[in-house]
Amino acid sequence: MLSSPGGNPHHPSTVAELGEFGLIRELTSRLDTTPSVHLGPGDDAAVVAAPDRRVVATTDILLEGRHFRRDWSTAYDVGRKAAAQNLADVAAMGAVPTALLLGLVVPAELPVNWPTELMDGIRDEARVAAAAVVGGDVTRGDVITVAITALGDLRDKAAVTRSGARAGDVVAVTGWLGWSAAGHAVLSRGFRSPRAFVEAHRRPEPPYHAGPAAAGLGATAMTDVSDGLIADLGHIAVASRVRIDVRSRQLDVPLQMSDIGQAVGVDPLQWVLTGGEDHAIVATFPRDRKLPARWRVIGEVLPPTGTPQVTVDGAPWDRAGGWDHFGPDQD
Ligand SMILES: Nc1ncnc2c1ncn2[C@@H]1O[C@H](COP(=O)(O)OP(=O)(O)OP(=O)(O)O)[C@@H](O)[C@H]1O
Ligand SMILES: Cc1ncc(C[n+]2csc(CCOP(=O)(O)O)c2C)c(N)n1
Ligand SMILES: [Mg+2]
Ligand SMILES: [Mg+2]
Ligand SMILES: [Mg+2]
Repeated sequence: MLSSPGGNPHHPSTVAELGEFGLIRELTSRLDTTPSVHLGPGDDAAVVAAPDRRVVATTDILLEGRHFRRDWSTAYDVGRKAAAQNLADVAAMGAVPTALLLGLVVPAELPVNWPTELMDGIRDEARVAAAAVVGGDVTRGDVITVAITALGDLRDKAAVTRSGARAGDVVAVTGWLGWSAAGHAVLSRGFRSPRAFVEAHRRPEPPYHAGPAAAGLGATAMTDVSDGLIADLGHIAVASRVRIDVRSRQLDVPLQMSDIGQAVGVDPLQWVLTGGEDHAIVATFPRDRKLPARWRVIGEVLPPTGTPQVTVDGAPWDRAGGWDHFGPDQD
């Protein structure tokens, strides 16, 4: 269909009135560039520097209703979050993010300011990590879908995988744990405060710099916490063929989080242990390593003893370890 078939072509208010190429123009006009970008949006593909001849590449999808709700989060928030979850995956490999690509599905009747504000959010979060949006695609569909691909540069360091943890290592974390889940619990019950938790749910703040820093400190394994600490440490434990024991007394449960837990009848430790979407970075390090203050040691790596491979205070965690899109609680 041609663009602007109805409505006012001079002040298009919906995506359909603006048309595909008008929307692309609106989106790309908001972007900035960085020294890593040799060629940005506008051609068949972008050209991004890859100084050490390896490219870190990752992709994650956000779907309306499943990952965000328009009555809980602004388009700008969704953009920040969509970029953050991908930038965090790059950082969790020990790499520095360089570029993002945005795959966007929107309904025709969506007001134009939704995708443009989304793009502002993606651009601003990319800026936090010194990366840039270099391209993407738009198409029409019933459910808003935001699919971002991120690229990163290892800067001559080895990638920190999920498979390098060794018995005797310590487990350490930096960033937030359980804040997004507490915010989600608040929003689900129809509240909008306490703000700090609701904001953490809307806009996670992954410690991007900590990923490459951990690689430099000799991290043996690393991941970001997207699904929940127990679930994500489970991936390290399985890939590394080890057991990981988390010591719950080393985990920070802020007073305000305990208050929310009390109000909604949830043990706040459950949010800290199994809440995803904060994108904290958790890594294993050789025991003798002196870690900067922002890393908190929360457990240790042990020889394998069968299942479960992640324990809390030496005991199995008999509830879900985190989010599973196809798990028993999902429909
Ligand atoms: N559809 C797919 N095709 C190919 N590889 C996939 C697909 N889905 C996941 N993977 C790969 O499986 C691995 C684990 O994926 P997963 O999405 O759980 O990790 P993540 O992105 O770190 O976590 P999250 O999605 O919770 O943020 C990644 O290496 C990912 O690239
Ligand atoms: C409306 C709404 N309902 C539920 C949630 C909670 N949630 C969705 S996906 C996910 C884990 C990470 O997903 P992925 O593995 O796809 O990155 C979590 C904790 C939300 N954010 N918004
Ligand atoms: Mg993923
Ligand atoms: Mg990840
Ligand atoms: Mg996941």
